[in-house]
Amino acid sequence: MLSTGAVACLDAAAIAGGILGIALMEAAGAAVATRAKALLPANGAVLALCGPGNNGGDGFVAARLLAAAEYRVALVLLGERSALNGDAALAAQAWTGAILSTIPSDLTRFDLAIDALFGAGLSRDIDGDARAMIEAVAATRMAVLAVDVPSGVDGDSGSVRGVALPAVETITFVGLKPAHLLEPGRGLCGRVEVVQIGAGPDAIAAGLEASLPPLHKNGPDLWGAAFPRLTGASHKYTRGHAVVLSGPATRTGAARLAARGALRVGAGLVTVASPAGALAENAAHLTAIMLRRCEDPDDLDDLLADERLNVILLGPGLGVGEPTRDRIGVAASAGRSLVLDADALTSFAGEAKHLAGLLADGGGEAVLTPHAGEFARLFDGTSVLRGGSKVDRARAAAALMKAVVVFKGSDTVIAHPDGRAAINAHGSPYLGTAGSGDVLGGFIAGLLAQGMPPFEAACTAVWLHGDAGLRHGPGLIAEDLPELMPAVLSGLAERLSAAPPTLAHR
Ligand SMILES: NC(=O)C1=CN([C@@H]2O[C@H](COP(=O)(O)OP(=O)(O)OC[C@H]3O[C@@H](n4cnc5c(N)ncnc54)[C@H](OP(=O)(O)O)[C@@H]3O)[C@@H](O)[C@H]2O)[C@H](O)CC1
Ligand SMILES: [K+]
Repeated sequence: MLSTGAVACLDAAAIAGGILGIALMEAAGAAVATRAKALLPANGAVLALCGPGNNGGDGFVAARLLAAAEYRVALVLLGERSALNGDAALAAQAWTGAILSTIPSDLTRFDLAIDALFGAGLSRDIDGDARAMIEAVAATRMAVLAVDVPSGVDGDSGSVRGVALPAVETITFVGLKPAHLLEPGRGLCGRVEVVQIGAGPDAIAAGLEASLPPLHKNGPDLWGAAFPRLTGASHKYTRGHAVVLSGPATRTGAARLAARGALRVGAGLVTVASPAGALAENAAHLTAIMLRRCEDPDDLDDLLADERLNVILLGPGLGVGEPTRDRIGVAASAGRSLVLDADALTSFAGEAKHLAGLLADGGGEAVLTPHAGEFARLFDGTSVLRGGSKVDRARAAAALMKAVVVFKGSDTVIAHPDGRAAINAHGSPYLGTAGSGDVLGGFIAGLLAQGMPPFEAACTAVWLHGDAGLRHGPGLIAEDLPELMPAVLSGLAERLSAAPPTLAHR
């Protein structure tokens, strides 16, 4: 994915490579006109809103092409024509129709608005004339086609700068920007289409270079190469052994959901480690999953004497406080891969650095899976909460913890301490249900158990979880998620065999 700052680098590299800036703008405007035609009735009426920069230039090109194709086009320019520069001035020169300085009073006659007010260059909150224009169009039933990003949406963070114009569709160029996947931007974009505008591979490489550290859209292209594959020599011990710590009696369901998730995603063995008082309750519900008594940190230490137990998941239903902290201390010092969720994170509220110290001392790899509330509690008092986009905060959290952080939500961000990150858009609102996060933790543990590196395991688990949500739809409860894995994993296997993945894909 590209940052907005990288767009200028990409353009400069394309121009240095012999492609004229106006050629890129013509291609961008042509793509917008093509989509507009698909949204318009024959002879339909279009309102083109053009801003003072190159986003506006794209709007001039689209308006010209639509007028030439016999659509009725009214064009409004924000600011003075004489203030246009460079390619935008050239695009305006080629437009021979009228240029309005305010939007027409009767907006009901338009079928579509082309929103070319601001794109990658939005640099401050929108007010004054621009705000009035956006509010007037938003108040109508007119469909809006956004150029690059809906005006008012910050391309890097997805946040709204004052006001934004919701679109039914957004056409963007060369690559996705973070705002196409991060909320609230994603919800304002409508359907997003990425079009190529003739920037060559060197220019695209320059754009990606300027966007470092890499930010990916989560999907099999990112982690398919690391996805565990069974061979004839595979057996249950080669597929790893995950341990899930159970809460006390009457609070054991979360651990079993996670354990079931770990087993269904392919871990060879899964053990629920349960307090004595909850053994009967757990035993009544477990069959393929093993059960061990684990009353206190010493019992956990004994359990972990078996080196084959390679992943430990702590948090779901475990309770907030000292006993959970002690167990995390033992688990961390055992040097195994850890997944910390829910109560494990809240037990270190405001003490993220202390938890980071425990993880560092143990030397194992860890994945932390906070939702927004847990994130705010855990990182209270640290610089991690000091603004920036969701991606910035997830990266800062991962760097502080020296662990992979899965910052959950409808736009889950997965971040590695080295800065690489992914945004997940493969999911469903039906996943917002009790116990869903516990299953996700189990999926991560199950993939770690099979030897996937933590960043890839976390990205994969988030995608599989999302895929299950998409497949099931209404009526989904957390118990359904592990049971959907056979279909989800078969679908993934088909995709992976159809298109051999590469980790280098961005
Ligand atoms: N390779 C590509 O992807 C290409 C993209 N193209 C299009 O170009 C825009 C980016 O163009 P740019 O000129 O950099 O920026 P914008 O047009 O988005 O906006 C800059 C102008 O807007 C003014 N501005 C910024 N914020 C506000 C605000 N809140 N209120 C009022 N005015 C604002 C800004 O004024 P300054 O005073 O800050 O200078 C600029 O005048 C990209 O999005 C694509 O659509 C190319 O056409 C092809 C290649
Ligand atoms: K726009």
